Amino acid sequence: MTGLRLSNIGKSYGDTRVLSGIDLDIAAGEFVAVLGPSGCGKTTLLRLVAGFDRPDEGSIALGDRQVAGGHVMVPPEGRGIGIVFQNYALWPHMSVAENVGYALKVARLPRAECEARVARALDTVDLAPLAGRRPADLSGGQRQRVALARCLAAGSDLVLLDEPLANLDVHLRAAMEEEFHRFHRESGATLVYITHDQSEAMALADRIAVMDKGRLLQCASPRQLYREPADATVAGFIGGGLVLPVEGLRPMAGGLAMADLLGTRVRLRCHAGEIARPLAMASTHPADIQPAHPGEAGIPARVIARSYRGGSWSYELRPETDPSLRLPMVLPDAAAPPEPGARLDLAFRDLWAIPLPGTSGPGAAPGHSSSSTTTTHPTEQFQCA
Ligand SMILES: Nc1ncnc2c1ncn2[C@@H]1O[C@H](COP(=O)(O)OP(=O)(O)OP(=O)(O)O)[C@@H](O)[C@H]1O
Repeated sequence: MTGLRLSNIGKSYGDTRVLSGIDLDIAAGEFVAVLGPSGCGKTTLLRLVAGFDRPDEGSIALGDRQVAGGHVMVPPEGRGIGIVFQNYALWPHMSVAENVGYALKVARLPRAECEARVARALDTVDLAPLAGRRPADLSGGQRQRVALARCLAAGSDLVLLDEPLANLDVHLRAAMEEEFHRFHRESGATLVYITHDQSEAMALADRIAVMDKGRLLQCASPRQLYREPADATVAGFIGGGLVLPVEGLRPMAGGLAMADLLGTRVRLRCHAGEIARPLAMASTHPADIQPAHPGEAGIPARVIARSYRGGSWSYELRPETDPSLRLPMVLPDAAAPPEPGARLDLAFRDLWAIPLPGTSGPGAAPGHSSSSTTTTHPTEQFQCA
């Protein structure tokens, strides 16, 4: 199996800087999603890894073999990488089996070996009964599986997937997520999955590399991105996160800190190297905001609006100490939910002190930096399909 290492990758098109200082290590057999908004450089990164383009700076290694950087530039056909495109790129005049075996035939492998590899690949993606069909007679999901089988048959143990579900309808997308899990489990291949759909990345990947404006902001497990974002951009992007200013951050033992949030003393989680500072940013999520228990100190707020979401109520709240701010809250279904205009004391059940740039904990991209200090919802920047 082959891992992938990108070291300090930079790329410009003319005067446009598209990628800067990308460092990313993907272990053999890992499933990594590259996630970011349109235009952040995901496809450019994939093109550099595939060998369709060369980096201006840095190097790329597959396993222990350098394939790009300096004077080295191994062409795509010499990299042994499988690629699954959005549009499947299947030959319409060939059967499923012929499509899957085409590269093997061109490589002049003995016929018996070609047939055995094609049969094995079709078995893995559960398409053996459809081996004789033409692509036109397949569903979108089945075509996608033919494209996966083609990578398997070619023996690619690193497969790049470029928004492979973008052309499928919502129901099929959910079913295909399970197919990708199965493909990963059964092939053992290293998968790099490009997407701008956060829920897809969360559902599929071992780790997600979050990109923005040509930079890698953080590469970590879905849960770590959600619970311990490395900066305000990641915090606002993942899971509809909120980024709020806190004052007087003071780390204590056990990965915890104290600070003032909207005039109330609160407890936060923080990374091991956190330092005392007068101002900091904290991240939280709507599900972590709840009415305080009786007797518990809370942040006073008014209900501005509420809507029933089927099984839960969604609220918009205005803290009394900062009337310009709006806080979302989600509460379970209740017969007598708080009305607009009602006053509540709020408790934040989970808060994370966003680390200072360059000091974040494990999983942070080396050289990572951010100057974002937004206090509102930066989520709108990242519209999912
Ligand atoms: N050949 C090129 N010449 C000039 N600019 C380019 C070229 N290819 C890409 N770009 C620019 O580089 C930036 C990154 O593009 P890229 O296609 O890598 O982004 P992306 O994250 O894959 O976007 P999307 O999700 O919309 O496909 C964009 O601003 C794009 O306009």
